[in-house]
Amino acid sequence: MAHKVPLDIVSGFLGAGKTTLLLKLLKERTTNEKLFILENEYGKAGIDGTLLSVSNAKIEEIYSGCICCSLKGEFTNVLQQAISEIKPERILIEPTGIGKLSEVLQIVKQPCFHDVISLDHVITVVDVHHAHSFLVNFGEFYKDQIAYAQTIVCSKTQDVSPQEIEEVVKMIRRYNASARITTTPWNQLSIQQILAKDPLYENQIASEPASNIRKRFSSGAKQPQALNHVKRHSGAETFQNVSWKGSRVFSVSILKKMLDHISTGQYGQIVRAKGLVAGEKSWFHFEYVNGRWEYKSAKPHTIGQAVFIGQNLLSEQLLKTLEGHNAESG
Ligand SMILES: Nc1nc2c(ncn2[C@@H]2O[C@H](COP(=O)(O)OP(=O)(O)OP(=O)(O)O)[C@@H](O)[C@H]2O)c(=O)[nH]1
Repeated sequence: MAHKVPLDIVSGFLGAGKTTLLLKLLKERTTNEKLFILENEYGKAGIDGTLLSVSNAKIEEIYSGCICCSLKGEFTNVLQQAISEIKPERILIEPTGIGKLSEVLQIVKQPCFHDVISLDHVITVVDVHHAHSFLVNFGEFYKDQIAYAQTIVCSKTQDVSPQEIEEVVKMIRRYNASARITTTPWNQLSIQQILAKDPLYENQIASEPASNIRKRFSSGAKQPQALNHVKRHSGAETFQNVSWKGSRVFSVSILKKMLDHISTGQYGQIVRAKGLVAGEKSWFHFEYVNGRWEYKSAKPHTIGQAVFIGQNLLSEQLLKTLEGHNAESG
């Protein structure tokens, strides 16, 4: 029988640290396996693919929707095509932050992939800064991503107290009793340590047939009470996105002002934003997650792009600011 291609899924809510984990994986990998990376962006801008492109892997991006719902067919086609044409030795999938891990698992467990793919790592990254707020506000997606993971990697644990981390671990355990959980800051661990499989944690997601994954939802037999209330609508019904492309040059103060205004809700409830924009001296890469933001210089790109995801977005106002057409945007 032909060799099956191992496939890893790196899931996690908006801004959890999926791309950062993938970058660590690419930087520290010790094999020369030919990789195929499938990036799924909910907005129209392929920012993560641009960031990952430093590596020598083939990267494909599917944007403007979620591979677990509206883009299910496209996801299946891209995967099939990559397997037959690129012949990768490993596949890495980063679903959007608002994707349901259970749905992604269902797709890769379709009969057409039985003889060609073997599920290797099913990872969910959990950002300890926002775990409780995301659980309360976006529980439907959040609990699903936790419940179906084999390995849960907590991110951003550097500046959080051990008590707070313990609370997050307790919360994770309510929805997933058997995943291996890592809470050590990533810079103290190698990617091999983060992804090591531990026989102590017997989460069977990889070998479980797709039909069981649906059953888990409908019967609720193996899952905690809260998961029985999962509704079947997609992230696209809950979240909106605004994407921007342009050549505007941002000064540091304008960029900071915009990020501050996002934090105070001036453009609606933005949960996640990221962008690569031209600056006066160098380009900027900015990241915003639920009130916390940072920016750093980036290498020049042909065009600036940014994406904003959230609820009740004031798109027109936001786009005007990005273009510099608002009095307050300089
Ligand atoms: N301090 C710290 N920051 C982190 C860590 N992991 C990720 N970040 C930061 O969190 C922000 C979001 O990280 P990403 O890796 O882009 O998150 P993502 O899950 O890919 O986000 P989406 O694009 O929404 O899917 C970036 O500013 C990262 O630098 C971590 O372990 N520690």
